[in-house]
Amino acid sequence: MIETDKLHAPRIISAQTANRQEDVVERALRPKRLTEYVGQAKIREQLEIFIAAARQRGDALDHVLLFGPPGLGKTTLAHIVAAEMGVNLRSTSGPVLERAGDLAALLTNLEPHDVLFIDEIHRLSPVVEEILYPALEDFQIDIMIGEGPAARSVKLDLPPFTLVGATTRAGMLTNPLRDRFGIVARLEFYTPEELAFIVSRSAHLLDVTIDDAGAFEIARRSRGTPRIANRLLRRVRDYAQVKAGGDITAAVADAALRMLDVDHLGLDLMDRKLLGAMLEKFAGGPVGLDNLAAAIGESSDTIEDVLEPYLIQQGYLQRTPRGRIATAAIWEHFGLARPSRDGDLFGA
Ligand SMILES: Nc1ncnc2c1ncn2[C@@H]1O[C@H](COP(=O)(O)OP(=O)(O)OP(=O)(O)O)[C@@H](O)[C@H]1O
Ligand SMILES: [Mg+2]
Repeated sequence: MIETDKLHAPRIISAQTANRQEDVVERALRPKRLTEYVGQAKIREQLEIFIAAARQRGDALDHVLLFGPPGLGKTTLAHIVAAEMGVNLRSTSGPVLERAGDLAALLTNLEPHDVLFIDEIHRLSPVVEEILYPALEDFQIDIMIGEGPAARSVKLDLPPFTLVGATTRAGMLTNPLRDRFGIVARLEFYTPEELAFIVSRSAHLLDVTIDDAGAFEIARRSRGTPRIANRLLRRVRDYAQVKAGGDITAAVADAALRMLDVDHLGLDLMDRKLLGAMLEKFAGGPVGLDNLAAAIGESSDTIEDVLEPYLIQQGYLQRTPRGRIATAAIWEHFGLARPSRDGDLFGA
């Protein structure tokens, strides 16, 4: 059986920020320049070139779309783009921009070459998106002044600017919006080595003593995600301080992570609940997303955005036209025998 009693505690391994306090810590740990940004080599190299070229020409950088699962460094990268361009960053998000006027106010206050960062850009309302198109293309907006019969449309020129859009779901962007980004970058999960580097760097900034093996232990249990690595580091630090004299070694990290119910694959209670339900209630699948969501009492969005991407990337779960399937590795991880399925084309 899969234990489910502690499932309503806040999820330590969630890739989303937990609260404002965590926001503050994150900001302190955030790399400020491209050279400090670990991993994502391809994106880094591309941005280096495009930024250098734009600067040489004295142009604004082309619009940038960043997409990938939560906690991989999209917001961080948006700030870095502005810093490398030597311009201001104005930050907002899709759901916050309710009316066309909200966006118009932001756009008309930009200075030349500024970065406008729109987080969760897939959640822009259609009226706001309409305003954005000509702004992105021609640096112009049409706004309505006045009401009723006296209303008239006025064209305003904008300074050249760079839109950096971030989303966890590129598939939900409308085509016309996606087409207006000159630079599209997909963030990948980090390797344990890259995360170990991030953990060591954060430990240094937090004034915590950690050896390489300790950093690696935290890294490989962080679901490929810097946000989770930094969070686990802070919890392991607490454990080390109270139980082990302060220094973090592999053994201390392992003991702390066990206490936090993060298993040796880096799976937590939520992951185990999802995978456990697949095995026990659906014989390993295929099972449709909605059925799975109902079985574990989570939204299908959470499964798709937060839980599933890492499990798929690690080969624990497969997405097929008939539904989700648990792979052999997961049957093994749970110590369960996989039912034999004769003639099963979808066996994993
Ligand atoms: N490449 C990196 N190198 C070092 N630290 C990183 C890197 N990427 C992210 N981080 C760390 O992880 C934290 C989370 O990153 P960030 O907030 O940029 O993620 P995000 O992709 O914007 O997440 P969300 O989808 O939830 O908005 C940052 O505070 C930073 O400390
Ligand atoms: Mg973000």
